[in-house]
Amino acid sequence: MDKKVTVVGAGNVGATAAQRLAEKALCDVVLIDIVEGVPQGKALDLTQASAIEKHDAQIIGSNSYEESANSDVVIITAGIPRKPGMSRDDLISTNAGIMKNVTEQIVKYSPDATLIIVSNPLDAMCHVAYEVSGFPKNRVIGMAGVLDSARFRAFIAMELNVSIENTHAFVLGGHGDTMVPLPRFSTVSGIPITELLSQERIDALCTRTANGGAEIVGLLKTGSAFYAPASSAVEMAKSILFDKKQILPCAAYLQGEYGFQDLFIGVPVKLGKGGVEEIIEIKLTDDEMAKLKKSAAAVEELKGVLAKLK
Ligand SMILES: NC(=O)C1=CN([C@@H]2O[C@H](COP(=O)(O)OP(=O)(O)OC[C@H]3O[C@@H](n4cnc5c(N)ncnc54)[C@H](O)[C@@H]3O)[C@@H](O)[C@H]2O)C=CC1
Ligand SMILES: O=C([O-])CC(=O)C(=O)O
Repeated sequence: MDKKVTVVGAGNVGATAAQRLAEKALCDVVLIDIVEGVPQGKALDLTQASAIEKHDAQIIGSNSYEESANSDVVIITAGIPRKPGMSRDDLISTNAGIMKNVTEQIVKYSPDATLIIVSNPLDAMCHVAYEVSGFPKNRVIGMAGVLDSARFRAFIAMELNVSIENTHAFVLGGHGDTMVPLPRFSTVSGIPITELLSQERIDALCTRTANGGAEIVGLLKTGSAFYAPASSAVEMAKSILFDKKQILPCAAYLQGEYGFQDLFIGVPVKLGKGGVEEIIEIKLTDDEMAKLKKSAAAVEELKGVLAKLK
C-alpha cells in the first residue's frame, strides 16, 4: 500500500486500531510494543485474518523502531490504563516517561509523520510529545473529542430511539472530568438536541458522556475502553492519510485561539494531509466559555505536574 501507519503500544487500543486500519485497507501497519513477542504475534494473527477479511495491508510487529521508518501517521497508545477508582491524571508520571521514550524513537525514524496521541492523561501527553518531538504544532494531535463525541452520539441515539447515523455531537475541552459537551452543536439530522430533549435529560446525557470512560472502567475492572477509542484514532488517521479535511474535535495546540496560550485542549479542527490545517473558532456562550476555561485550568494544572517531573 502507498500509506504507512505505525501504532505504538500493542495492547487493547493499539491492537484494535491496527486491526481497523488493516481491515479498512487504509494503509500498511507497523505495530510496536516493548513486550517481546506480543506485537509480532498480533501482527501475524492479523495477517492470517486478512485471508478471510480480504485486504492486502501488510502488518508487521516489532520491538524496535526501524520498521516504522517513514510512517505517514504514528498513533501512540503506549502506556498504562487506569483501574477502577483511579483518574486519568493518576497515570501522568508513568505515562510521561513512556511518551518521552516512544516519541524520541519515532522522530528518529519518521521525522515527517503526524502524531496522533492516545495515551492518558491525554492533553498532558500531547504536551510531552510536542516538546520531545520538536514537531510543528499542526503535526501533534490528541485523540479525545472524537471519542467523547461518539459517546454523546450513542447516548443521544439511545435516548431518542433514532439511528446513530443521524446524530452529530461536539464535545470540547480537556479529556477529563471537566470535558465540555456542547448540546447547542449536537444534532439529530441537523436538529439541535435542545429542540428535542428537556434540559434535565440533556444534562443527564452530558454527565454520562463526561463519565463515559469511567463507566467502562467500572464495568471492565481490569482496564479501560478500547473499541471506540481505536475507532476514533483510526477516523482521525483516515482524514489525514486521505486528506479528507474532516472537521473533528481534537486536542490541538492553541496559541491564542479561544483565548488560550500554549495549551493542548479539545477544539474543532480541520484534519487533512497537513495534520491540523485549521482550528475552527466557534462563538461560545458565556456559560460554555466558563466551562471551557475550567477545563483548560485542569490541563494547565497537569502542565505544572509535568514541569515538576522533569
Ligand atoms: N485518549 C483517549 O481517549 C483514550 C486513552 N486511552 C489510554 O491509552 C493507553 C493505552 O490503553 P490500552 O491499550 O487499553 O492499554 P494496554 O495496557 O492494553 O496497552 C498498552 C500497551 O503499551 C505498551 N507499552 C508500555 N510501555 C511501552 C513503551 N515504552 N513502548 C512501547 N509500548 C509500551 C504495553 O506493553 C501495552 O501492550 C492508556 O494510557 C489509556 O489510558 C485509552 C482509551 C481512550
Ligand atoms: O477512561 C479511561 O481511562 C480511558 C479513556 O480515556 C476513555 O475511555 O475515555
